[in-house]
Amino acid sequence: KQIWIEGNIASGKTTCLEYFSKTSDIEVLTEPVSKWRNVQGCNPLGLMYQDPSRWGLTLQTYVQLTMLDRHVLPMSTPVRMMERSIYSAKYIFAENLYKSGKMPEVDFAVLSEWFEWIIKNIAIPVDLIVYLQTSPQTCYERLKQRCREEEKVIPLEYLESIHNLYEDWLIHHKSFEVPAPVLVIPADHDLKKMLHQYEENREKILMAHC
Ligand SMILES: Nc1ncnc2c1ncn2[C@@H]1O[C@H](COP(=O)(O)OP(=O)(O)O)[C@@H](O)[C@H]1O
Ligand SMILES: Nc1ccn([C@H]2C[C@H](O)[C@@H](COP(=O)(O)O)O2)c(=O)n1
Repeated sequence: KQIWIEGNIASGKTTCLEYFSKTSDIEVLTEPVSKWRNVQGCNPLGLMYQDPSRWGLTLQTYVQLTMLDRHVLPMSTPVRMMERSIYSAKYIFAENLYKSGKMPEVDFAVLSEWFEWIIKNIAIPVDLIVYLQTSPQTCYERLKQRCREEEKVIPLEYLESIHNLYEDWLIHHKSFEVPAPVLVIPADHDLKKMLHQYEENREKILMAHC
């Protein structure tokens, strides 16, 4: 079973995965953010936030590669939980850069052709998408608390745009293909309540049907 954990920036995806990583026979793959912050001594994540028009394609090309690398890793356990996917990289983050006028049309066209080629030619299995549904305000507060250097420039409006794209994709089914059933978990709650909800949904998640 392959399960993707999707949600806005700082919605609690890593915290959720940490919780499930304590269960035996589950492999947890977090997003390769450390690579996005340091590829051969360069920091495409930081560059993208400083100048999205110049560096958006650079970051998103690298995100696409590193997510694909995760997707094609052979499974070592019966269940794999993975933070985000090559799909949300394209449908949410690249889309947001393009729609907000920060990614030039030619960059978006090249990235899109790569993406289409990948999903047509390489199997990317998924059984369930778990969507941690938060308000942008909650993410904004958690983002500030986490205090990642590159993200200090993120305004609330950015999180609102990402939120709207997620909602259109996974809740309203208004934008792009959804490649698996979606389990929505309200995620504005404190940690104790979140862990309780994860426990309540454990079977649904690990059996990967909802
Ligand atoms: N339910 C929660 N209530 C309050 N803070 C939380 C909660 N879940 C996570 N956090 C904190 O919010 C920040 C972002 O969480 P994280 O799991 O890293 O999010 P993501 O992986 O989605 O970006 C971290 O500092 C984390 O400790
Ligand atoms: N395709 C992507 C994926 C992620 N990001 C950014 C957003 C955050 O600043 C960071 C990590 O995300 P988190 O795990 O904290 O939700 O990477 C991006 O720009 N493009």
